[in-house]
Amino acid sequence: MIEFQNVSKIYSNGTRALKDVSLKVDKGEFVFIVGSSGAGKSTFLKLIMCEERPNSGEIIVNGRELSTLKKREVPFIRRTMGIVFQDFRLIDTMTVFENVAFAMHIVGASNKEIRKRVPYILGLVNLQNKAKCHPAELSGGEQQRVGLARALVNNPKLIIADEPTGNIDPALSFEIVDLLNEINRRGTTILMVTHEHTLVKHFHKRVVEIHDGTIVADTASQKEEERHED
Ligand SMILES: Nc1ncnc2c1ncn2[C@@H]1O[C@H](COP(=O)(O)OP(=O)(O)OP(=O)(O)O)[C@@H](O)[C@H]1O
Repeated sequence: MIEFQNVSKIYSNGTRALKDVSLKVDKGEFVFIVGSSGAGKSTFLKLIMCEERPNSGEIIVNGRELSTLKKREVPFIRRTMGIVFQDFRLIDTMTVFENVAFAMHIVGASNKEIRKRVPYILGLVNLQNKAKCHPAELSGGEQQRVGLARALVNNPKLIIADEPTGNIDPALSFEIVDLLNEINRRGTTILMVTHEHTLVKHFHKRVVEIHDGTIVADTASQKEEERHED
């Protein structure tokens, strides 16, 4: 699903954000990306989303080598991804329904499809009763569930979440990751950056730790080594 082969990213000011990173994420995995501030976690996600380009190395997403993508192809590959932001990024003037519907409008869905799909997705994140509310009338956890609904509505193969629980109550963080877990069980690959160790401990997923631009730990390769030792 995602493969990094010796990827390095140096920003124009000379900051080496990723150094020779190689990593493979299979379809259907749920991966927590952890590491201290400035480690390179967001850069890693931005490269997958084609928001940034690597200086060297190859990145393959859904079988496509990203460096071979033409500019006009980028929106199409992005549509295979659902993106969840730390700060929700909902449109304040739109209702919950309209926020989610908007993501479908952008990809050219018909009104009929929208009327059918949005209530279904709002039900999935347990917000069917809030469809007519505006974001300001919702709690942080509810707003993030709208963010999740919006990321899900076009049926992405991959969800990319950069600290999705960073702006909500720790108790509600579990609720959001529970939902991501449920989405993952239905087959969607999840990459989630987090600083919350309690979440990482609780959910027993693959954990990739980035430090100073390199991967310093990956529970998947630890498991692999353990298998070889057995
Ligand atoms: N657009 C940019 N231009 C220059 N340097 C950047 C840019 N974006 C990030 N960096 C630098 O690249 C390094 C990695 O940043 P990145 O945002 O990937 O880290 P992070 O692990 O996501 O950090 P945080 O947990 O604080 O969000 C940092 O030193 C950062 O200052």
